[in-house]
Amino acid sequence: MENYKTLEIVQRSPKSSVFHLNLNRPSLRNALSLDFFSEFPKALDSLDQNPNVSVIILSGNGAHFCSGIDLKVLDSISERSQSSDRGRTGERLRRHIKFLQDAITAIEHCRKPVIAGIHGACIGAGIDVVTACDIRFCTEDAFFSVKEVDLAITADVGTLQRLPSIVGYGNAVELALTGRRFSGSEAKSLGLVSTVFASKEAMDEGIRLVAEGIAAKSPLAVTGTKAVLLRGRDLTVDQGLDYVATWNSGMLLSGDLAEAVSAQIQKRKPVFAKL
Ligand SMILES: CC/C=C\C=C\CC(=O)SCCNC(=O)CCNC(=O)[C@H](O)C(C)(C)COP(=O)(O)OP(=O)(O)OC[C@H]1O[C@@H](n2cnc3c(N)ncnc32)[C@H](O)[C@@H]1OP(=O)(O)O
Repeated sequence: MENYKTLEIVQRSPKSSVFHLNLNRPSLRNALSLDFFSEFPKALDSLDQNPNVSVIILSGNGAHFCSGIDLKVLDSISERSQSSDRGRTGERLRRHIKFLQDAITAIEHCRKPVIAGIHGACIGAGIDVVTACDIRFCTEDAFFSVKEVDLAITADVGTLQRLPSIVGYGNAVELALTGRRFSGSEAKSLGLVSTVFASKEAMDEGIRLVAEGIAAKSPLAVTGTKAVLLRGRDLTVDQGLDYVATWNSGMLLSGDLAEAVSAQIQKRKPVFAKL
């Protein structure tokens, strides 16, 4: 397993195919540095390529999930794109923004489900990260803010594109224009998180049960479900149905279907090959 400056990868237990990917700059409240934006897609890709990994749990080490982008990144943004020509400066800045976006979109490109476990702060770029995750849980002490507007930024690495389909357009507009802080229980009522747990320990155990449950299912069906849902988000119903028909015309030929049916009839747990 590679070493990262901003992340930590931990296997849940020696026999488990559930892996933890932890934001690991606790002294800076897991602020997302440029190193993070380089390392995060690499870490996700290594987990995606590893056949022993079925499900990834994304959490933050220390007191908070994530305090957003490292303010030093924002400080350096204009000077790192400088060129004597304004057009070239703009083009460099555009490429830099795309680099930041790609790091977050890597969560959607990962074939395996990524579950976010949020405690404490989840601010700014932290929301960009969690809205790209497949499932979100939080603790009672969690709080959220689409903070960019307060730093004179139009959020540009995913929140404005993903949040509306999660919480509804009207709620997303209100949260993004006000930047106001909202609690874990409000996040639950908005549909941003599935469950609010009383403590970090309770959340860890709750996520473990969900993750191990998904890990026991056909990896082909799980990756197909993630891919078809994500693709379908941007398609009409007709186009989405067409996409899943094509997808399943390949995947239904897998032995996983026969194994799942026999296991159900024989009242035993199915056994599936790794992805
Ligand atoms: C192209 C642009 C792409 C993306 C843009 C994204 C925009 C955003 O992400 S906007 C959001 C920016 N973040 C913030 O405004 C949050 C700032 N932090 C806080 O509000 C608080 O730190 C907290 C998260 C609520 C935690 O509070 P607390 O537990 O009391 O810790 P602190 O004492 O405040 O912080 C400890 C230590 O961490 C440093 N720090 C915290 N957040 C950041 C950050 N985002 N960037 C850099 N450093 C951060 C803080 O300064 C402290 O440092 P010391 O050296 O110990 O003083």
